[in-house]
Amino acid sequence: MHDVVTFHRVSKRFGATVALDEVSLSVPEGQIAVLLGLSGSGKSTLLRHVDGLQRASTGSVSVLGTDLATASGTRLRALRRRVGFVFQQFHLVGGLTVLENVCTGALGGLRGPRLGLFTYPKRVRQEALRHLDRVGLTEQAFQRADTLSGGQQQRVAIARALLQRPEILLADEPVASLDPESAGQVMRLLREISAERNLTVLCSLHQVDLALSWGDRVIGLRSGRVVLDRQAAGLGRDEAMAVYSAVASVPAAVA
Ligand SMILES: Nc1ncnc2c1ncn2[C@@H]1O[C@H](COP(=O)(O)OP(=O)(O)OP(=O)(O)O)[C@@H](O)[C@H]1O
Repeated sequence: MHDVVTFHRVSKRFGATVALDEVSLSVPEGQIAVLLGLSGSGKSTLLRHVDGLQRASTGSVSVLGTDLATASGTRLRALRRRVGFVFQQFHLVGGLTVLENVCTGALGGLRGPRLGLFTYPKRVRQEALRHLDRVGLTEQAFQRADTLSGGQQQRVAIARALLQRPEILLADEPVASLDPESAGQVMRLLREISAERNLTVLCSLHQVDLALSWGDRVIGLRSGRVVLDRQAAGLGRDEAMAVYSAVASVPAAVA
């Protein structure tokens, strides 16, 4: 398995704030890497460096073979089409149908604006329906997106991201606004989709139990630093608590 994301001594400063501090890590193809950390630890900043939404102050980021520091605007746009993003707040258009929301995932590869479902090519609509089926929402396809529950809306957002045919999926606290049951369903879905497509997933979370249950690997961040980086499988309760301590309070100790 080759690495699809590599950070080498990446630091990011916003004025006096150090959001990322000498972060080095590599993520191999197909892995689910969970970024675990408290609010403000740098999780979102790290994710935004993967698709070039933010640029490192120092250090280098390479994604799918592209060095982001030297990539042209065209190259960066092409790269972004290969990287999907889902967010805590789903970012659906509430007044549009579920199916139309999914279709918007194809916009990066189409020319011109699309107003209305039937302005999308048939192949796009068919593919969108297949992804809706995969996330278990076929019956809701023609419902307004804002009539769905939070968990359902996040599944729509995942279907929309899949329409991009991403090689990497970034998920920024995808379950933070969901109840525990819906959170588990969304994390299970991400895991299944990753396995089916060999899709690499970088997912930020606050919850240790979800990180251990659904991640292949847990990367703990505190004050922009990687304070823990290890496989999730086989971690016992005591070790799980150590994971939590590492990101929450105890002085830095890289496992
Ligand atoms: N655009 C920005 N301008 C100034 N400071 C920023 C900016 N983006 C992030 N920061 C700061 O960088 C630090 C890391 O923020 P980041 O959003 O990456 O943390 P996080 O772990 O994702 O937090 P949360 O869990 O609350 O989303 C914080 O101190 C934040 O205030």
